[in-house]
Amino acid sequence: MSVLDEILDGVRDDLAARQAQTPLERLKEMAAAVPRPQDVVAALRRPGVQVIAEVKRSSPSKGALSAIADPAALAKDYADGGACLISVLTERRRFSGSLEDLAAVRAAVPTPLLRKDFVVSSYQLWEALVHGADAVLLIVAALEQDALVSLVERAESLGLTPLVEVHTEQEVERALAAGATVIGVNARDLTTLKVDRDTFARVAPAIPDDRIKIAESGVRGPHDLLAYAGSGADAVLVGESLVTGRHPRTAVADLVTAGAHPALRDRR
Ligand SMILES: O=P(O)(O)OC[C@@H](O)[C@@H](O)c1c[nH]c2ccccc12
Repeated sequence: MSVLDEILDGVRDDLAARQAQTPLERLKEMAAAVPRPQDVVAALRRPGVQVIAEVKRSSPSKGALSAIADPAALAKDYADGGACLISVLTERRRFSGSLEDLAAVRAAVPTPLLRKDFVVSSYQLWEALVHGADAVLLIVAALEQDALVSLVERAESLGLTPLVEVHTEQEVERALAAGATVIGVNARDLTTLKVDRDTFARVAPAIPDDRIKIAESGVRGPHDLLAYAGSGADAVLVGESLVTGRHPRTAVADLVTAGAHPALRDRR
């Protein structure tokens, strides 16, 4: 069984437990009380290369990265540094995240938020909404095509922006067939956990220019952002280097400055 399959098994067990606690009808009532999600596509289309900063305590490849006792404080640093979107991992078993983290970050910053998890059911879209997300990750490798198509549609109908994650050109085809506008290319292969920073340059040419292209994983600093930008990235998604570094606000600000270089503006 691949790492991804193991993660998905745990995700389904945890999901079943939450569904037993909170029926979908109750979740829908709660969703009626939250404001409509923000326009994440507009935020990502701003000139220059945008920075998506991630709240990530641990990962299956590296184990514990950072305790992050106060995710809201970290998110404030990210927002002050100029992140255009903040990603909050909500998967519990391998990433030590939670929906409570998402809600705490929502209460702390006005920045649009991404629920980063392994979404396999529309129930999780309602949860994302209730806990303040504006966007949700949908991983092509984790979903059958009909499930992907229906989750993209359901997310959009709820006002959530789906960020559809791919790792190969074949997966780009599936993302496009599902109508994805925002496509993330993950440098990390979720079946082996290996990072290959050339993945974006290899896969991105298959993504039409009217889509938003996000380079995910492996960004250590401005030089990696610039390399991804050179291959056509509209945004980068950064976790590990921010949570393990000593100054997350300045680390984000340095990335934002690199992404705002005049040569990278108005490229679309
Ligand atoms: O920590 P990194 O190498 O900067 O990567 C961030 C992000 O891309 C990574 O956390 C990620 C990308 N896709 C995922 C899917 C599930 C969980 C995590 C991820």
